[in-house]
Amino acid sequence: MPDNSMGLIFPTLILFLVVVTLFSFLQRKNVRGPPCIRGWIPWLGASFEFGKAPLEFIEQARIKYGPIFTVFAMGNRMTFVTEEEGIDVFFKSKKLNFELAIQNPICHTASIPKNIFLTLHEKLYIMLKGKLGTLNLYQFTGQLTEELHEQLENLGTRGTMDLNDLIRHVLYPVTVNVLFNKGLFLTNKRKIKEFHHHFQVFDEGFEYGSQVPECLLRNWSKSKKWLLTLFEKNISDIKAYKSAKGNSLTVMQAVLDIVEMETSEQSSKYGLLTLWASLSNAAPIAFWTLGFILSHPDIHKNIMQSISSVFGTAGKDKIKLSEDELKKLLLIKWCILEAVRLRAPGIITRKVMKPVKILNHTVPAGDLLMLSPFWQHRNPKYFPEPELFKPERWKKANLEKHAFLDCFLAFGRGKFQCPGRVFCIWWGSLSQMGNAALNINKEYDTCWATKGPEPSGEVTPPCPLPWQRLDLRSLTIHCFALFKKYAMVYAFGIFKTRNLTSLATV
Ligand code: HEM
Repeated sequence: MPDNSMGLIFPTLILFLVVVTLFSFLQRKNVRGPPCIRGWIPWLGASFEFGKAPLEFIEQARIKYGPIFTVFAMGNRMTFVTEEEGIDVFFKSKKLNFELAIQNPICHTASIPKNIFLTLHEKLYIMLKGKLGTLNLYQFTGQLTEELHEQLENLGTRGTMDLNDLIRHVLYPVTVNVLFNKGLFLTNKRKIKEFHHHFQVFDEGFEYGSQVPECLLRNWSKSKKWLLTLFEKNISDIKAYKSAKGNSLTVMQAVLDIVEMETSEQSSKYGLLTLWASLSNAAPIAFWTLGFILSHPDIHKNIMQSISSVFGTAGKDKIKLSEDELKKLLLIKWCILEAVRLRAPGIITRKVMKPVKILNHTVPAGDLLMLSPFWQHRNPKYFPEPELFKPERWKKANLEKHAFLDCFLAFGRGKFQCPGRVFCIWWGSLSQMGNAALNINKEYDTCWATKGPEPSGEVTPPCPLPWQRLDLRSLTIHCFALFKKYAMVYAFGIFKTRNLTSLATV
């Protein structure tokens, strides 16, 4: 008997080992991670190649490695998903986390401690979503219109000589006066110039600031401190401000209410973050909307016609437009959305908390999962002739119900979708004012433009504009005068203050 049992042990052991090996082999096959681009330098990995032109890098990697691949750079694993299945997982999986993905960049750029950020984030998000949502935005309309008018008056008739500057000079103060409080934006010319300078440096260096230690970014750090000091000096005024609407808090007052329940030391930092979130995307989009419309004379003409059809016979005083009239201006909204599609954020991200299966690969916990709205918007299956500016493709979207087109991801999706998206589309209407103004210049095919802001992700797309500077000064002045006249009307499509029949024929 003992001999027999000894005889069985060996084959059982061998069988056991074979099964274990087979099982682990199959398991390993199952947990096969995506192909990884590591570069050859330890820790730095593919940083240099990736950092040079991230969006071009992503596209080349997709062609070479397939729909899902990992890039190892600066000690981080970033796994990119480029197909439908990945998109679904990206926005829906409970194994992914938005807050943990952005906590480091936020903590670096605004110096907010991680624990505070995590405690406050969801509360702040819910508040912002409500404050900037469709229902509330109608309350802003009057104020936005007045602010806009005032800023245009302040600029005088000389304009800014530069389209990008013009948009900044109008958008920045209007945003600050509406979301924070009236009068917070500086009035002294020198200070305004300083504000523009520091915000621009802060915004342009944001991506570096989110990763590189601040001590290595001298100018960026200086601008950040300047902006933080501006907020520090004004926090008590922001809190004391009473809006014309009586009880309603401004967006910034509501932010402070939540932040100061936890701590009063972080107020100015949250001020800076709110400012950055509201301006950093909206201004370039306003610019590009105008740019695209200008380079498509037929679209430009249609817009002008639809505007005349709505405002053509109206009188001089403020007139509330009917729903039906507003619908006739749908083309403007389509143009804004089409510009957002073509100039969408380069990358959005989530942290992988538990291994997650996408296509035939398992993405390990700890990876950053990345998705590129910029490239998704160039998928011909969803957007035929994707590189073309075709506002009419938005006809299919149910915009009344605030539904975008399939695969339109510029504002993210799901739980933490951009809370400023409706606000942004309204802001985009601003660019339409400039467009209307330019209508007056019959020779605009040889008209002005300056180099526009590039989309995030450092790819330089083919520029849609005829970048010529012919008689820049007189054109800008001319455009500006009209821009001013149209401001009230185009801004939010609700009131009008002038007789547009006469404007249309200027
Ligand atoms: C064209 C203009 C804009 C674009 C393309 C844009 C895009 C985005 C994207 C992609 C996100 C991240 C969503 C995600 O990862 O799923 C985001 C977040 C955010 N956006 Fe926007 N945005 C725009 C305008 C605005 C405006 C005007 C505001 C404020 C008035 C704003 C406020 C925010 C805030 C506060 C967040 C962070 C949300 C959170 O922490 O959960 N955005 N935006």
